[in-house]
Amino acid sequence: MAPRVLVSDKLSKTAVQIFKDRGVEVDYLPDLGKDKEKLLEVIGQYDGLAIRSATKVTEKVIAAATNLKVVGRAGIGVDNVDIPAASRKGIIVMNTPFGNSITTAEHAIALMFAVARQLPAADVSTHAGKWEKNRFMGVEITGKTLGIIGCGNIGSIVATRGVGLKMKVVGFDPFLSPERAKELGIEKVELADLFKRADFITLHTPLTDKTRGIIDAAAIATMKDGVRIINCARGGLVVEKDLAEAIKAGKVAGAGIDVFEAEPATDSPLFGLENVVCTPHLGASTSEAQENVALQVAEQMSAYLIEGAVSNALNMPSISAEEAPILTPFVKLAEVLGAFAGQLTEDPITEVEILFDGQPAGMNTRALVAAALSGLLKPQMQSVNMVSAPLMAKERGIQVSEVRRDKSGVFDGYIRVTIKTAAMERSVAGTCFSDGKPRFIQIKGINMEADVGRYMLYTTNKDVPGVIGEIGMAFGKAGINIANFHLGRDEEGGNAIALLYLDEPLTPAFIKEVESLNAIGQAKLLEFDI
Ligand SMILES: NC(=O)C1=CN([C@@H]2O[C@H](COP(=O)(O)OP(=O)(O)OC[C@H]3O[C@@H](n4cnc5c(N)ncnc54)[C@H](O)[C@@H]3O)[C@@H](O)[C@H]2O)C=CC1
Ligand SMILES: O=C(O)C(=O)COP(=O)(O)O
Repeated sequence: MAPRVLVSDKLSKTAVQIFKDRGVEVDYLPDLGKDKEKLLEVIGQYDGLAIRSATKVTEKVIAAATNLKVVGRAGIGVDNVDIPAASRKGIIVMNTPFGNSITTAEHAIALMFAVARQLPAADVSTHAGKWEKNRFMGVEITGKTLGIIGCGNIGSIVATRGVGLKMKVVGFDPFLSPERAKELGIEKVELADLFKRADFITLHTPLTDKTRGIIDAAAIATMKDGVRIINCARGGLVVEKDLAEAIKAGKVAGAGIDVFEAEPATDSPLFGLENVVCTPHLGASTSEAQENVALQVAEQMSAYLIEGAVSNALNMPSISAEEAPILTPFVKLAEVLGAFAGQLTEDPITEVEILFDGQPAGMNTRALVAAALSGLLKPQMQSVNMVSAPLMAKERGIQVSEVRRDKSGVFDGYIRVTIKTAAMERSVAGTCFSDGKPRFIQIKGINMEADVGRYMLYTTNKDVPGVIGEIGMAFGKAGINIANFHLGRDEEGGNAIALLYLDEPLTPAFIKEVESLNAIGQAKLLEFDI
C-alpha cells in the first residue's frame, strides 16, 4: 500500500506534485495544522506529516499518530515539534536546513534598513498626504557596527551582506572558529563585547534554554545608547516586555521584529511603539524559498517512506539512497547481534561496545550503532527502532562506545557487540556474506558459523559425550522437529554452546525440561525478526 502524507501547513503545491510523482498519496489541507482537535482526529491515518511553523506537533499529536514515521519541516526551525517525544516513538523529524536561509538573511537586512530609515512610518505618513519630511531623520548604515548573535547558515549570510554594506561586523557564536570568522571578514567577539560595541544587533540562533531571553533588560542595559535590534530568528530570544520598556525610555532607538513569543501574535507590548517595525513571521516568505523548501521536504520524505533513505534528520543519522542497499544487510546484522545479546540478558545493561572490523568500519557506523541498540532494547521495548534506540539507551544510563579497526581476521569484515551488566560481560559477533544474510561467527568467544533463524534455542553445556543425544531425545519425545543444529566449544572438554533452529516457538515448560538435562547449563528461546 502506498504511504500517505498529510500536508497541514501552507506549502508550495510543488510538494504535492513531487509526492504524487514518487508514488506517495497526499492530502493537501493547508489550514488543518491550526485546528488542533482536527489534527488529533486525523493524524492516525498518515505515515508522513509535512509542516511549516503553524502546525504544532506536540506530545499529544505524537501519541495520536499511530502510523506516523516521519515529520518533514519545510523550513529550518523545529521548535514547533516535540523531538524527544517523536524520537521515543521512533518517528524521524527532518528539516530543510538551507532552502530559506538567503531569503531570511535578506529579511533581516531589509528590517535593518526599515528601522534605520523608519520606512514603514514614513510610508504611512506619505500615503496620508502629510509630507512630514522633518519627522523622519534616519541613520546611515555604512561604517556602523553590526553585531550578529549566531553565525550559522543565516548569520553567516547576514555577515557577508553586512561586510558588503561596508559595516564593521562582529559575531558571537560559541561554535564560530577563528578561521571561519576570518573567511567571513568579521571579528569573533564575546557576547558582552558585542553588546558594548554594536549599533545594530541581529539574532540568528535557535531558541534553546541557553538562548531564551538572551536580550533582556540586563543585556540591554549594557548596550550602546541608541542601539537598534533585529530579530528574524525566534520569538523568545528577546523579552518583548523588556525591549518595549527600553524603546519607551529611549535606550533602544528601534527594532525590527519578525518573530514573537506567542504566534500568531495578536497582541504584544511592542505593538504601536514608535520605530518598531513588525512583520508576521515573513522571514522565509519568498516564492524562491518556498519552492526550495517544498521541493526538498517532499523529496526527502518520499525517499524515506519509499527507499528508507534518510537525510537532514534531526534525530537519526543520514543514510543516502546510494548507501541504503549496501548498508541494509549490515543494519540487519547489527540488529540481530543486538537482539541476541538483549534476549540473553535479564539484568540491567550498563555498557555496550560495538566493534566494527574491516568492511563495516568504513560504513555509516552511527546508523549501525542505532540498529544494534534497537535490537538490544527490543526485548524490553517492543516499539523501539533505530530512531528511538540511542535516546532510550541514554535515558537508561547505558554507556555506548564504538570501535573501528582495519580487517583483522579471515572475514572481510564483521561486527561484534559486547554488553556489560554489573555481574557479567557477554559478546556476540557476526558477518554478512555476499548473499546479504547475517551469520553468527562468534558467541561468548566461541567460534562457530551459523545462519540466523526466526526461532532458535540457545544452550550452554559442558563439552562431554552424549549431549546431542540427550537433547535429540527430549525433542523427539515431545514430537518437536529440529530444523538445524550448530555446535561450538572453547576447548576439548570445556564450555560449549549449541544453536538449534526451530520451525516454531517452544513452550516455557519444554524449555525448562531441556534446561534440566544433565549437561545443560542454560537454555533460552531466541526470536529474530528475520
Ligand atoms: N523568520 C523566519 O522565517 C526564519 C527563521 N529562522 C530561524 O533562524 C535561526 C537560525 O537559523 P540557521 O542559521 O539556519 O541555523 P544554524 O543552525 O545554521 O545556526 C545557528 C547558529 O547559532 C549558534 N548558537 C547556538 N547557540 C548559541 C548561543 N547560545 N549563542 C550564540 N550562538 C549560538 C550555533 O552555533 C549556530 O552556528 C533559527 O532559529 C531558525 O529557526 C530560519 C528560517 C526562517
Ligand atoms: O524555517 C524557519 O525556521 C522559519 O521560521 C520559517 O517559518 P515558516 O515556514 O515561514 O512558517
